Amino acid sequence: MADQQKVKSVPVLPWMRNPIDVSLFEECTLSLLPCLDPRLNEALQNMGISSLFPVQVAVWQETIGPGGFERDLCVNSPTGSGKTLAYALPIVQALSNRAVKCLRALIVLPTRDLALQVKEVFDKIAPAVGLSVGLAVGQSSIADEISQLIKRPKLEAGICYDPEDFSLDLRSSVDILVATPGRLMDHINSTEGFTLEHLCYLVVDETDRLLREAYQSWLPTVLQLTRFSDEGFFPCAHTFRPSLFGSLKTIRRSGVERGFKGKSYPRLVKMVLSATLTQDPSKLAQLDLHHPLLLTTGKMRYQLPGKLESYELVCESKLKPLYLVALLQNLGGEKCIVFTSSVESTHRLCTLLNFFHDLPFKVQEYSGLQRQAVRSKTLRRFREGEIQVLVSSDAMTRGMDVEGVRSIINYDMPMYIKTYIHRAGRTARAGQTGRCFTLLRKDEPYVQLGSSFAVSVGCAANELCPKLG
Ligand SMILES: Nc1ncnc2c1ncn2[C@@H]1O[C@H](COP(=O)(O)OP(=O)(O)OP(=O)(O)O)[C@@H](O)[C@H]1O
Repeated sequence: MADQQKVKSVPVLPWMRNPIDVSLFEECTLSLLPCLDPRLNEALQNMGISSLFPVQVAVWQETIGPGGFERDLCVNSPTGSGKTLAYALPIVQALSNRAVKCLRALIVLPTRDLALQVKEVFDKIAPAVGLSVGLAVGQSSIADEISQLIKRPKLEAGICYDPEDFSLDLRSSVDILVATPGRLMDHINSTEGFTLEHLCYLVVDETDRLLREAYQSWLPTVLQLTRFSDEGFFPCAHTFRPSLFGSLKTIRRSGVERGFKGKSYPRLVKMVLSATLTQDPSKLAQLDLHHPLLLTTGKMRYQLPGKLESYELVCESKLKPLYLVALLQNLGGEKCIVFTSSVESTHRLCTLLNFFHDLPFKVQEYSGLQRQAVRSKTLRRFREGEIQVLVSSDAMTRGMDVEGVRSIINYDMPMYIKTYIHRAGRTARAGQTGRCFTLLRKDEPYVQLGSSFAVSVGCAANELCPKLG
């Protein structure tokens, strides 16, 4: 495992050598945030937000503030530090004065549950300034999704319409779209009236995960469809019906200074984010970033949340289930996620735990083996507190934000540092405290931290599991 944990030595791109250090930023109360639209201020207050977190202030400065969206942003900031609002707020503010409705911001996430979570954040702020948010994740049938995303003209009975004219009148019902790559590609390939030609903002959240998997070449396709050719046309426009707003080619931000390599075409602003952002030049090259700016937290490559405590529990392999039960009992029924190494062991462990009839908490599994509808229902029940212990494969590892999760248990040691960071990051979010326990066999080494990562103290098993100690 030590070999797998070795941090690959890749040459760091020159622009990554002088990042903006987010940890030098202070929280900023909304009343002091320059240029914040009062309607958004009110929407944020309604969400219980009275100040912005450091990463949100740093991104605001580079977008709405003096930075003015001049550079593409790469944000590497710990789990739970508020990256979603860091991009959602500037995008909504920037679009708040738009005159014509068309699809201008696209947010891509790797999973449906994550996309739903991010849409909820946009739903809380975008309507305040008259913007609509759509979802393309395959939660409903494609026909339902199309009817949410594309507005069709009302046809009058008795009049014969030319199909060509009819398709010219299709327009977007949404300003902002939150999507998973698969469904996005379905709409790109086959939804009449769906166009990316007015796109101003592209967000690739959980970038390292999305770049790892090609998903039908969604990224090159999106970049291709949003790029002007020298002739001023979109290269693939012939494959799509022209839209009503086909003539409004200047909707996107334009200006010579925003062009690239001397060209003056309007530029698509990109924001890419992760708690474990890749430094791999070949991966980053896929994003075709414009004059990128790195925002990162502190000197370490990866950082755990400040108030996370990490513990290792060493026990004999055959006693692991008993240690787990004792630990869960000690946690007193508070919300907790138990991570295992595979979908099969998730199922086995959950079944085993449910054999203990007198446990004072409810246990359910959440894994990629289950149907999406089952997973979403389990997640809702976990959020609402009907289930206290979620046994999960790595389907729950990234991005999921569930209030009240105070403990994470690695029943199986994660193979990679990145996995450890994302799993542990399901707790200690938004400045809260949290604990991450890792069960280890006697001969099993703890995650190799290397110099890229910091973790707090461990403690002996019998301190946490006195019943077994
Ligand atoms: N300014 C704020 N004030 C209070 N709470 C906030 C603020 N910004 C975000 N939050 C809350 O912080 C939590 C974490 O935010 P978010 O999910 O955006 O983190 P993240 O950095 O994207 O984490 P991950 O890397 O795990 O995806 C959420 O519950 C969110 O509602």
